[in-house]
Order: sequence, then C-alpha cells, then structure tokens
Amino acid sequence: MATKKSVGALKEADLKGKKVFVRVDLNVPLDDNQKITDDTRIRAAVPTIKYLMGHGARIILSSHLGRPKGVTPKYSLKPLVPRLSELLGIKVEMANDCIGEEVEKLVAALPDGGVLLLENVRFYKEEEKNDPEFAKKLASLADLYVNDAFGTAHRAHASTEGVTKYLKPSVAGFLMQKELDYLVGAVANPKKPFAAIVGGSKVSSKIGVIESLLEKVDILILGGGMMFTFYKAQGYAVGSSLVEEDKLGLATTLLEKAKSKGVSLMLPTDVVVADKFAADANSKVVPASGIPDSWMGLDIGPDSIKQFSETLESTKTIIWNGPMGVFEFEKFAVGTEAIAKKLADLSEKGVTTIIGGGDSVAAVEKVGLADKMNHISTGGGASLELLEGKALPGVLALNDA
Ligand SMILES: Nc1ncnc2c1ncn2[C@@H]1O[C@H](COP(=O)(O)OP(=O)(O)O)[C@@H](O)[C@H]1O
Ligand SMILES: O=C(OP(=O)(O)O)[C@H](O)COP(=O)(O)O
Repeated sequence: MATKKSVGALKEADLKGKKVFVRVDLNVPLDDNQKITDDTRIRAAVPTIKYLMGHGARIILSSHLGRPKGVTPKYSLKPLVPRLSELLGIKVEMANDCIGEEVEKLVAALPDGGVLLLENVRFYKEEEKNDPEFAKKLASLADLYVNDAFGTAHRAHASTEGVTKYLKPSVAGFLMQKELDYLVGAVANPKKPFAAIVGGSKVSSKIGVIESLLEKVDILILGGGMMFTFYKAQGYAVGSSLVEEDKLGLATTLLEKAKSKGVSLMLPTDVVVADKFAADANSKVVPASGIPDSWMGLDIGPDSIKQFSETLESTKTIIWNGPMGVFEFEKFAVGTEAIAKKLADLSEKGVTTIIGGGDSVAAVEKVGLADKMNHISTGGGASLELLEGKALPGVLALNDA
C-alpha cells in the first residue's frame, strides 16, 4: 500500500525543469458529439498537475479513454484539451501519439511548468499487455514518474505498472493518496451492516470481485447489466439483455456461496425492458421472470427500487459501483436516480456512503447529489478491488509502496 511517504516523495522531489510522466485517469464519459458529460476525473487530476506546474516541472500527461481496439478517433483524448486547459489556466499541448519522434519533439519544446497531453495510450495493444518495450518507450520521455490514476490502479498496464521499472523515482500523486487514505480506512473496518451495490456494464471484469465481496459484506445488491447473467443462471429468459454466457457457472456458484455465508444477495424483482437500445425505445415493466423474447432489460423496476431502499435503511456503510440502468437515457435513469437519492438521504442520517466509478459518479453528479455522499471515488473497479483486500498493481509498483 502506498503510504504518506509517497506523497512526501512527490513533495520532496526535485522538480524544477524535470520531465515528469504523469499517469492520470481521464477516462470521462463523452456523448455522441464528443462532449464531456461529467468532468469529475479531470477536476480530480488538477491538484497534482498544478503542484507540478508550480514547481517548474515539464508535465507529460498520459491516460486511456474507453477500451479502443487500435487507433479509434472516437476514443481520442483531444476533446478533453479545452476543459483541461481551462481548469489549469494554461494552454495544454496535445500530441497525436503517445510515443515516437513527434512526441519527443513536443516534450523537448515543453517549457518549465508546461503541460503536454499524450494521445490515448490504449491505441497501442502493448499498453494492456504491459509490454516491456512499450513501457521503456513511454519511460524514455521523462525523468520521473507520478501515478495519479487511482481509477486505473487495478490494471497492471505499461503506463501504470511497467513504466515504473524504468523511471525512478515513481511516486503517488495527491489524488491517488487521497483515495487510498480514505478507502483503506473506510473499508478495512466498516461499520456494519455493510452493503455493496454492484451494477454497470463491465460484467466480466467485476463479477469476479463478487466472490470476495461475499466475505466482507452483509448485503449485496445487484443491478444494471450485472443482473441478467444471474437471472439466466437461475433459468430465467433474458431476451436480448446483456449476458456473459461464460460466467453462468460462476453466477450459480456465487448465488450458492451467498446462501451458505448468510449474505443477503438481492437481485431486482422487476425490470424495465425496452424493444431497442435507444433513448426513444418502447418500454414496459415486467417481473424478473417475464422478460419477453428480443426485449432487453435497461433498468430496475419500481418494486426492486422499493425493496432495495427498504433494505438499505438497515445499513451503516454502503459502497456503490455501477449504475442500476442505462441512466444516459432519461427513460432508464429512474432506478439509478432513486438509489442515488436513497444514499444521499441515508448519508444525512449518518450512514457512510461511498460511490465509485466514472459512470456511477456521473450519474450522481447528474442529479446534483455528489456533495451529499461521504466519498466520491474516481475508481469503480479499483475501489472494489481495494475492498476485496487486493493490492493494486499500480500502487504496489511505486517506490514507497
Ligand atoms: N441493463 C443494462 N444494460 C446495459 N448497460 C447497462 C445496464 N445498466 C447499466 N448499464 C451501463 O453501465 C455503464 C456503466 O458501467 P461501469 O463502467 O461498470 O460503471 P462505472 O463507470 O461506474 O464503474 C453505463 O454506461 C450504463 O449505461
Ligand atoms: O473507468 C474505469 O473503471 P471503472 O468503470 O471501474 O470506474 C477506469 O478508467 C478503468 O478502465 P477499464 O475498466 O477499461 O480498465
């Protein structure tokens, strides 16, 4: 685990004129017109960058956006430059690549206090493979490394882990430290009953976390795209809803494990189904066991909202990652907004509420309730893995970890 020493290391580092490779998580939601719909992750990255600017460092920012397969214009980081520049109060330069000669020239031209944003590091498949040669190329751009990408700290990728082997010192940024300080404390000894709410669409990467969560929580509520794999495992028809066919066996095991552990695992009893994946789809509420052929579940229904809300009343700590439905479409935002309101309400009554994840936080911001929560985390998967008790590779790789 990174300790206060890591921040000390950043504060003690000689930064004047030094090229600093800063991994940030600028994986923000964008709409169809490439407009940022929630800038939480950009704002969260600002304190470390401003500190580096103020100390005369030459800042090379690196991030991913989405899960592109190769170079994909839709996943370019260019639309973020105006907002980043505005927040930093300087003109941020943008590179068309993240390695190579053009990037080296732009780095060489950086003045003290200047900021260069590299293009999406996931445009190279070597990033997620944690390819050492690619990590070396990234590292060759700079003199030292700062990891402030808490949201990606659970990934052992070239820009989060590999690069630390070639860049010393490698230290945590302020956001990384703040997240760890809060989350490690909050989840090591949570006030009980402790509930986790897991939804969203990253089923295959988050379903595995559920097994360990069953060791920690008293109540586990599942919604969003996560629920249909569990429905199908129980023999329900799911129409054209999001399902991970190869996780059906795991879902069955998890249902059994919850029972044997005495964990109350709750699935929505009703679902809002749609005839297409669109804002103007026809929709109706059906029982969980009654999803019609070729319809897809895009939100939890009113009965589920009621049951989940009543259950949450009894808790003392709640961690939530993953929206309950496709909240980006008004018609399917009801479940997510109701749960957000419930958590805000409970927070005022003294329940500890932690919301993590790019889209979950966007949903809570959208209804203006972020300020009511105890902690808004920039990491969804990362906070769940911390809660599991796992060491995060991006943190472990730092010098003072
Ligand atoms: N029933 C569903 N079917 C498909 N996608 C869903 C469903 N419910 C929620 N989602 C989608 O899940 C996405 C967020 O998932 P995820 O990335 O796991 O959350 P976070 O970013 O908070 O960690 C949202 O874009 C939302 O539209
Ligand atoms: O959005 C993210 O994770 P999250 O949705 O779990 O919060 C991070 O940027 C990590 O992205 P990834 O899950 O594609 O590695």
